[in-house]
Formats: sequence, structure tokens, C-alpha cells
Amino acid sequence: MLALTDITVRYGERPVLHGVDVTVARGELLAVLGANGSGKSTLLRAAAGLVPVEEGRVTVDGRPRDRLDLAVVFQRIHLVRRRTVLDNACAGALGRLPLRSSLLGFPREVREEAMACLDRVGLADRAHDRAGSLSGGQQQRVAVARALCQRPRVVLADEPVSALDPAASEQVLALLAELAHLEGLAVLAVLHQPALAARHADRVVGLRDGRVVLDGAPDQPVDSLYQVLEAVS
Ligand SMILES: Nc1ncnc2c1ncn2[C@@H]1O[C@H](COP(=O)(O)OP(=O)(O)OP(=O)(O)O)[C@@H](O)[C@H]1O
Repeated sequence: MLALTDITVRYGERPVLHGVDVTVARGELLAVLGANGSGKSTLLRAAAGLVPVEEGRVTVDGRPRDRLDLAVVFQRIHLVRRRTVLDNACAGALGRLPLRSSLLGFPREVREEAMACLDRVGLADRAHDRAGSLSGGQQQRVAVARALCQRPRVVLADEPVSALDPAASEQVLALLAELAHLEGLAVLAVLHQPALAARHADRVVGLRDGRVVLDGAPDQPVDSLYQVLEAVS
């Protein structure tokens, strides 16, 4: 479904991704692991079209990626805290609504769809509360509902649980896996916790210095990704 092929990204003169190939199948949760600075977020941003790709291509089902194909969930949860949970979920539909209709308030069918998305993440009963009154884990689930309301085929999650406690992290990862498995989405999640990836992902990709150095079973040893190269004396 999602294919990143031969992706090279440079920040100024410095290459940070060197011809990276990554695919995510429909119905699959792929975890991207790697040490700080290995290029995980840059890979996700390249997939989302948020950084210019010097070489390579991003396709969804073999076609050049369309902006609406992909929804992004960030580590820092960007909800409008003083608006309701439902309004925040509705915002996922903005990309396909004419400007005028969103200025007048979300149409009924969008509100119904957003309610269904909130139900999907287990938060329909909080729909009319202010988003800012929810816990961090609940807010991240609202962000997932907003992503779903975009009707994407691919979900890209950039360290979605880094700010959450262990129980909320398990819940959000389990939700992302469920969306992949039951809704047939391709989900790519950048993670800092190999143990979470082992429990929830279908496959892991490991990056080191902007290159893919492992790709396979989620419970394989990944220590080598985090080993600091010892200085040669
Ligand atoms: N906007 C930017 N301008 C210049 N260099 C950048 C920029 N963003 C990232 N980099 C550099 O690119 C490299 C890869 O960064 P990236 O954020 O993709 O790594 P990461 O694996 O996600 O790291 P972390 O785990 O710390 O979030 C790093 O050396 C970083 O300093």
C-alpha cells in the first residue's frame, strides 16, 4: 500500500536519509525504530510530504501519494483545547470540505462520522467535553479519531506515545494495531520503545545513520540500533 522507494533527504549539505526503501502493507502496523538522530522522523515527514525529497518516490497503491491519503498523528498532541472533543474530531474532515461549510460549522453528516470515529477510539461519551479536560492518553486517542475522520488509507504516527504513561501507551498502540488489522489501514509508527513494538507491531524497520539496517519480525533483537560506536583510541 505505502511504498517509500530509494528516499534520499538532505538538510542543507548533510544527507540524513540515504536511499531508504520501506513499505507498509494494507492491514499492517510497521514500527520504525532507531537511536536519536537516526532519521526516523525525517522518514515519516518524507512520507507525509512535509520535507522535500531529493531523490526517490512515495506512492500509495502504486500511485503518487495524494495529500488526503495520509493522516498524521504527532507526538505533541495538536488539539484545540478549548473546543469540544467532537469539534476536534470533525477537523479531520476539513481537507475535503468546502471552506464555506466549515466556517458555518461542521455539517451534520460530518458530525455523525466524527462521532463514529470517537466511538471507534472509545471516547464517544466524552464528545461534548472540552478537549483540554481530557488526559494525555485520551487526547492522543482524539487525535487518532481526527485522523480517522480524514478517511485516510495510511496513518503515520510520529512517536505517538512518547508523552504518555505506560498504560496509555499500550492503549494507543493497541488501537493503532486494531485500526490496521480491522480497518485495513497501513500504519507506520515511529517508536522509541522496542518492547512496545514487539508487543503490537507486525513488523519493525530499524534505521541507523539514515539507512535501513533491519527489517523483519517485531520481536527480533534490536540492541545493535542503540549501541554507541566506541571511539577508536
Ligand atoms: N529541520 C532540520 N534541519 C536540519 N537538520 C535536521 C532537521 N531535522 C532533523 N535534522 C537532523 O537530521 C538527523 C535526523 O533527525 P530525525 O529527527 O529524523 O531523527 P530521529 O531518528 O527522529 O531522532 P529522534 O529520535 O531524536 O527524534 C539528525 O541529525 C537531526 O539533527
